[in-house]
Amino acid sequence: MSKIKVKDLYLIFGFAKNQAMKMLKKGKSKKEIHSKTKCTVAVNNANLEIQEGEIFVIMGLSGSGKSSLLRCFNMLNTPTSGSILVDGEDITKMDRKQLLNLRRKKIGMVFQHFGLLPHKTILDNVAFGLEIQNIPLQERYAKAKEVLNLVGLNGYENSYPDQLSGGMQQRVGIARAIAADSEVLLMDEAFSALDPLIRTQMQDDLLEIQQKLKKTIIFITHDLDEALKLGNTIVIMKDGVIVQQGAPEDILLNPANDYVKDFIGNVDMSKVITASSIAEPFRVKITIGKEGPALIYRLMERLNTRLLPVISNDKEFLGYIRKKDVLNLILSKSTDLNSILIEIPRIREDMSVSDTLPLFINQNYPLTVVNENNYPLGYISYSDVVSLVTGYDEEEVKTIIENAN
Ligand SMILES: Nc1ncnc2c1ncn2[C@@H]1O[C@H](COP(=O)(O)OP(=O)(O)OP(=O)(O)O)[C@@H](O)[C@H]1O
Repeated sequence: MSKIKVKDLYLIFGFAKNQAMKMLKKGKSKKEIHSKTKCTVAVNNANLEIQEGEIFVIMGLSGSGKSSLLRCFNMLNTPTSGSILVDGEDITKMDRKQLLNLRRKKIGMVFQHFGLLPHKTILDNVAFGLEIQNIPLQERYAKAKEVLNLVGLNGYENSYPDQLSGGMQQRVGIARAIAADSEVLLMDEAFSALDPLIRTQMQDDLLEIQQKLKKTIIFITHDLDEALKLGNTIVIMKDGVIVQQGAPEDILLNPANDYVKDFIGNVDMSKVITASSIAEPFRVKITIGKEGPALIYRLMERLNTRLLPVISNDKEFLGYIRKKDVLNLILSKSTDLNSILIEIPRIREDMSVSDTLPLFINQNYPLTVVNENNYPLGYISYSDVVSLVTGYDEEEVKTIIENAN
């Protein structure tokens, strides 16, 4: 279910917004518009749908408009035109009071530099969002303690922010947003100020908290590894424009342009891409009893495949047959396809990979991709994997493999 829907959203900074908008609609660039009108186009025609309970990551180079867009989601920036529906309600049309309510209750923000109140204790910092909602003291302390527990900070209730490390302070920032029961969390480079080890830990913690709470999180980061680890959806921005949006794997496998390619240039594909995403679906499943070995062999030749799944008459999956076994059958003048059927347990051990697992490149060709019920989804070839990981094309990979043998 979609939590937030952004339609035709523009955000222009500066006075001559109308003139800037006209130029934009005529296709003028951000640079041209700036030099003529002194206006900055920060968000240029954004259309997005953010699903309830997902982590939605926004990436892009510095100045590409990430923060500007994020700050539209709680109306800290007022869009120049377009709409933002949160649970179906257009927040760009809300009055001051409604907006205050929105920020207090529905949409919380976690800042890069924590934004804690230095003179308040950790407990009071976390309870602050509840204090401004006029929740009675006991109730807000009880809630704050519960959330501090959740982020692993029990025992620090009476400390002050400067007594805590950066990672701990950011936990307080997250706890504060969670305590207010915000359904949506906006996180602007929330982990960027932390050193790498703490940062990784915080990412793990956020995923763990998210498993329990299922908030809708919009997360800005410069860091691709962070985006891939956290994001259910990733959007990539350039000059205010969303150049690509999709699941991490979509973006890695089909980058929309060179800008996106540059972003993903250094990723270790084998760590990120799951087997099912590159599996080629079986085009044909054969039914045992219907075709003889010669026919099947010709079919495998035509399909250029070394493995075929076999199903029974009532469509139950039985196992696989290999091309070389079919050939042996023909040579021995037998037609007993059952004798060469490789059943699921062997496939599972020798030749299959779970659809959710990242790839391993040291597997035998071809690798069958199975779902949790061992049902074959498709197959991947060793050369496909190597080609993906190394960036060489298929022919080059074949040569490399042949030379290596
Ligand atoms: N309040 C403002 N007034 C005028 N221009 C602004 C304002 N805020 C941002 N901009 C401009 O809008 C554009 C987008 O900036 P924004 O901060 O959203 O980018 P960003 O992708 O978040 O960058 P960073 O990663 O450096 O935070 C930039 O050209 C920036 O200079």
